[in-house]
Amino acid sequence: MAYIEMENICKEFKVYKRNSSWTKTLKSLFIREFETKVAIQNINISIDKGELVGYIGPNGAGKSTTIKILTGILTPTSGIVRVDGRVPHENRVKNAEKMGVVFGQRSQLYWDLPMTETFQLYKKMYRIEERQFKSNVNLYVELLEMKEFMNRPIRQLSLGQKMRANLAVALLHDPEIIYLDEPTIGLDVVAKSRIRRFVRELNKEKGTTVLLTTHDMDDIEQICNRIIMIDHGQKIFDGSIGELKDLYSEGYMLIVDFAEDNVSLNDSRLRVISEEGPRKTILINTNEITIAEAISKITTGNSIVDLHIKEPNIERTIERLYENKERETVQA
Ligand SMILES: Nc1ncnc2c1ncn2[C@@H]1O[C@H](COP(=O)(O)OP(=O)(O)OP(=O)(O)O)[C@@H](O)[C@H]1O
Repeated sequence: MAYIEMENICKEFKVYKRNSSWTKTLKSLFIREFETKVAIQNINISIDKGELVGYIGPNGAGKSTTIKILTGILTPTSGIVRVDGRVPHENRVKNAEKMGVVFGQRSQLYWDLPMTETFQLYKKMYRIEERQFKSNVNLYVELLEMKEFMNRPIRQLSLGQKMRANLAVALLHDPEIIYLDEPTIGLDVVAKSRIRRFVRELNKEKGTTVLLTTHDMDDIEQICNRIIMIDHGQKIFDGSIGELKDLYSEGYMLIVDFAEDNVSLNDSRLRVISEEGPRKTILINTNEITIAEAISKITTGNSIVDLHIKEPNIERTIERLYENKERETVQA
């Protein structure tokens, strides 16, 4: 049985109808009119224990709604949801014992307490045994390089240090799953990469299942093995990053520095998308021509000074997927 199972999950919200004219607004003070807002519809997701899954989509796509259903905060309007065999909204306490949550924009830490005391507080809250507590504090202080700021109150910590502290606290009780919402938002390059490395290490060491929502595609590429994508409340892709690139990328880019200007390639499969003196950027679709054949065509009869291959860019690939879906919806 999968660790997370969502079958045909829908969530609708009832919202007050806003009126354009003041007479209608006045009337609505006495008679309230509602309309239904569909946040997610017919979502089917199955995630095994230990998977590293990126859950992505544009603003308002339904990501937070899905996470709130999985954490038991929201009850779905229809459909079946189970996390580790339990219905989250019917077993909120048990569900909470098994999960950790980290929101990049919100903190679970107490402003005036240093981490030494914060850990003690969470130890009591989760009733963590002394041995497990000591071993986890030692592990996270080391992996997240927290030693230097353990005794300083939270309010004196940098954004990156606070994020590391939030992660350690969320993981103190050894949750089976961690929900990460924008865990690297606002962090510098070094801090981002430290967090990403840590999440992978955690998954490897403890087998923790990770469900990550983010708008940072580097988070996805460096942490996740699988991407689930939603748009307008519906699932539009579920697979590996490789599969996504194969299906939706424009192709590989070959950046070639020829020895001379005005080289002509005479092959429609080699699409020159930009030229700067003797440098040409050539787009190839690997369904039409292999990289090896493309290089052989380019180098035959031409002197080459340098050649780089650029892999399909994930952000552009995702943009194309959304564009395709938008077109399909308009045509339907
Ligand atoms: N409590 C609520 N009441 C009414 N509508 C809601 C409520 N919560 C979410 N929605 C609507 O449901 C849709 C999905 O929202 P959700 O917050 O799940 O999106 P999201 O993918 O997490 O977006 P973002 O990336 O901006 O955080 C949006 O149109 C939102 O306005």
